[in-house]
Amino acid sequence: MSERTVDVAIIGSGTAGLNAMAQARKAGKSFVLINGGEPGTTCARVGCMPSKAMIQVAEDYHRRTHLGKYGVDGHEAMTLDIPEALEHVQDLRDIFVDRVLGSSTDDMPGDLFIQDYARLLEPTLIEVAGQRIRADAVVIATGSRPLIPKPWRAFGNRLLTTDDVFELEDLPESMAVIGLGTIGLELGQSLSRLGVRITGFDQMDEIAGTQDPEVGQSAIDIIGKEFPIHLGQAAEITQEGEKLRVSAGEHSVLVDKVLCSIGRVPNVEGLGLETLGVPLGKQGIPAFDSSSMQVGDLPVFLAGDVTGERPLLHEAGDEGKIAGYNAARGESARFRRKTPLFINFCDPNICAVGQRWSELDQDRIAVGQIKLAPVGRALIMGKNKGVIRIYADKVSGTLLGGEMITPKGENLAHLLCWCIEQGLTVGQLLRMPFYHPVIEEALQAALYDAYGKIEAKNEGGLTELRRL
Ligand SMILES: Cc1cc2nc3c(=O)[nH]c(=O)nc-3n(C[C@H](O)[C@H](O)[C@H](O)COP(=O)(O)OP(=O)(O)OC[C@H]3O[C@@H](n4cnc5c(N)ncnc54)[C@H](O)[C@@H]3O)c2cc1C
Ligand SMILES: NC(=O)c1ccc[n+]([C@@H]2O[C@H](COP(=O)([O-])OP(=O)(O)OC[C@H]3O[C@@H](n4cnc5c(N)ncnc54)[C@H](O)[C@@H]3O)[C@@H](O)[C@H]2O)c1
Repeated sequence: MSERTVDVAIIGSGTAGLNAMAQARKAGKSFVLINGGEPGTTCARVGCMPSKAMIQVAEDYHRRTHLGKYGVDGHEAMTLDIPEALEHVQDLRDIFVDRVLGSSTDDMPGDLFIQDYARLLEPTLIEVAGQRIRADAVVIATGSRPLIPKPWRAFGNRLLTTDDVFELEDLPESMAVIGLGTIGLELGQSLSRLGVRITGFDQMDEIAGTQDPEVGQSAIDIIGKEFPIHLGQAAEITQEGEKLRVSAGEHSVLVDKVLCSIGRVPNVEGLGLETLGVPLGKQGIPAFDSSSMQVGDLPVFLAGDVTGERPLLHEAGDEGKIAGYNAARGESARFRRKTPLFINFCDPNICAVGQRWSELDQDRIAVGQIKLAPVGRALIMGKNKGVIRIYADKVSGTLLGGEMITPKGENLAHLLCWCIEQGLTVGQLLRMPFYHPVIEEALQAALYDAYGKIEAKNEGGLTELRRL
């Protein structure tokens, strides 16, 4: 078997792997990029982009239910051509995949971009496509895939995951969504708005991974009005003729198909991580430093969803950069990770920023809250539902985090996150301009609420204005 040497070998051409490759290129190092499975990234093919495209179609169609409130005629007669809607989602998906491929691997020669599954024989010796590659450093960025319990595989194409839902040419009449985390909620709500009779199940008492009790309850109340959700018990599936019965405790529903959205598992089978000679954790992942992405003191780096730690696109990008930087330079440089930011694009958006509720010392924080009901702009939009909760240090007023279910949460969460990154206090934020009438006024109201509970006060007489 032929063997060649490179400076850096990158396994996985998803977002993390492509970012790592860019670092190797920038450092002028020789490299090889290896990808098993479909190229084009999880994000563009079966993740962020097709799901957001589906959400957009579903939201636009759902908007018709508001139109009667101000006299738009004919909205009740509006119908949706489902195959056309799904084709539109697929067309957008194809555009995003083509863009990724066009700007990354399309023109790469076969010796630089190898399309096959790689296996480690030693920490820096890889076997792939009938050849061996010796690398000075290796980046493992093999991503993750939907978790499907083994017995559920027997249900064949009646059990869907995000790997197949964007391939559908038509939608079934009824579906159960098992797992109301990020995927279950984003897609469950969209499918419901597209006309599928959805029933949701989650074994937890919360949905969308909320931790703040006020936000969690609000999310259950709001989403539970759109489709039935059953919480607190693991769901089970049995076959009944052509249909599937999904049961959890006393709740049971007969459906055409099931969307299985109970989490994702790292792609490590057959990768040979045992050859690293370090202990492997419960999902087969070795311990690594999340600031350098290095595994022990080996020239081996992890990046992206395969770590199981921050399974989000922007984090995969950052991790790919860190891993690629270190792999290309033979360094173990540690980089500060960014303030956590999480956005579930369901409607209203559910977001979490900075420190989570369970991480906070409840005796040392002030919580500012605003319910969306009276917020002017939200009322005008017909979307005045939800609650924003922000957390700050009770003494200094330094912003620590927040959780929210709110319209335009994707924007508000970014603002809050950027302020936390800057180390700003509630008082400093109240000295920022707030336009009227905007949804940011809801954030302002939550800040005022927190400010009243914080010891540190702005100097100069007026809370909002700095004295000259
Ligand atoms: C439905 C859905 C919606 C999402 N929405 C969002 C969102 O809105 N915002 C957000 O931030 N994140 C979102 N995510 C998460 C985001 O898509 C991921 O965090 C990100 O794509 C992970 O990138 P990655 O590079 O780690 O993995 P991937 O893009 O999966 O790349 C890994 C690659 O490695 C390959 N591979 C696996 N094993 C091997 C092997 N042995 N040898 C060689 N190659 C191998 C795989 O085939 C794959 O091509 C979503 C995910 C899903 C599933
Ligand atoms: N907007 C976004 O950023 C976005 C969107 C989609 C996916 N993602 C990423 O994809 C990852 C995977 O998403 P996901 O929704 O599959 O996982 P998740 O971890 O967010 O949610 C899985 C849910 O399934 C539940 N569950 C597990 N087993 C169950 C059972 N037998 N019965 C009932 N409920 C069960 C869990 O309690 C949990 O709430 C997420 O971690 C996220 O990072 C991100």
